[in-house]
Amino acid sequence: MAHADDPILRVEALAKHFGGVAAVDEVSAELWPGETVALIGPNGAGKTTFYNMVSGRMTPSAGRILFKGRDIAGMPPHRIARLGISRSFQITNVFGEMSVRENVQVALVSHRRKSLHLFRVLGWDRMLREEADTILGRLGLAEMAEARAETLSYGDKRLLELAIVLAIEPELVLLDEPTAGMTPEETRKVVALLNELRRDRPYTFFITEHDMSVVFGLADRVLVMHRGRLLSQGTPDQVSADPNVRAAYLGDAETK
Ligand SMILES: Nc1ncnc2c1ncn2[C@@H]1O[C@H](COP(=O)(O)OP(=O)(O)OP(=O)(O)O)[C@@H](O)[C@H]1O
Repeated sequence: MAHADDPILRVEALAKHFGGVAAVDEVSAELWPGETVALIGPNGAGKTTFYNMVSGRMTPSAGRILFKGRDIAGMPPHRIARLGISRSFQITNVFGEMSVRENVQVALVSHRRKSLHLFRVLGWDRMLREEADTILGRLGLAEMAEARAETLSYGDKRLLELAIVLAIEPELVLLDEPTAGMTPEETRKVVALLNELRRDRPYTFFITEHDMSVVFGLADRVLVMHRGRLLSQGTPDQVSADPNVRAAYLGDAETK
């Protein structure tokens, strides 16, 4: 596929060693603006390690991670977040005591320092409230705006986490197993919502996911890792038809 833009993320020969184990072994890959890419692979393939390096939780042993051309390898998570990469779902950043709306407002205030001047001119409260309610409305949480966050169901709490991520307006959104622990109904809702969000705005999503229905429902492209290496990449149909991918998953299942 030809791309007019530069990649939003380019990983070059990325590696992470734990003692003698190469958890990630010279992986090179690219993410293009506006696409949703799923990172999959059997247990122990290196997905979490790969992801942790992109979000700054782990420092690579070697290689580069270029976000919009700038090497972010080894930067602390808060700096990476400030540059425009936001990670959701594994780190819970919901304040239980506060209302659903307040949680989104806090995210708006803390991550939109640039527009605070505008908020001040037009009236803080009203602007923040309206923005927060718009985001909550997009995620189907409008009716729960006044509820204390801790009273939400598990699925709704995760939607609130997504609302917080959207308030931050990241250019690249990392979603750790966005549907883990959800009922099939909640899973369908999240997949539909994420697809709706992408129709409104060209978000770039980089997701890890074990649920193949979610991968097929969301991903434009799939990266398959196995034993620290990039085994295959392509559309969901292409990778699921790849004999190497089938063998990797089968081999993994047989050794259990
Ligand atoms: N902190 C660590 N210290 C030592 N070894 C580690 C550490 N983190 C991961 N590993 C090893 O690196 C390899 C890749 O692990 P990783 O958690 O990245 O895989 P994964 O694809 O996310 O697996 P899963 O799907 O089971 O979560 C595994 O062999 C694991 O045991």
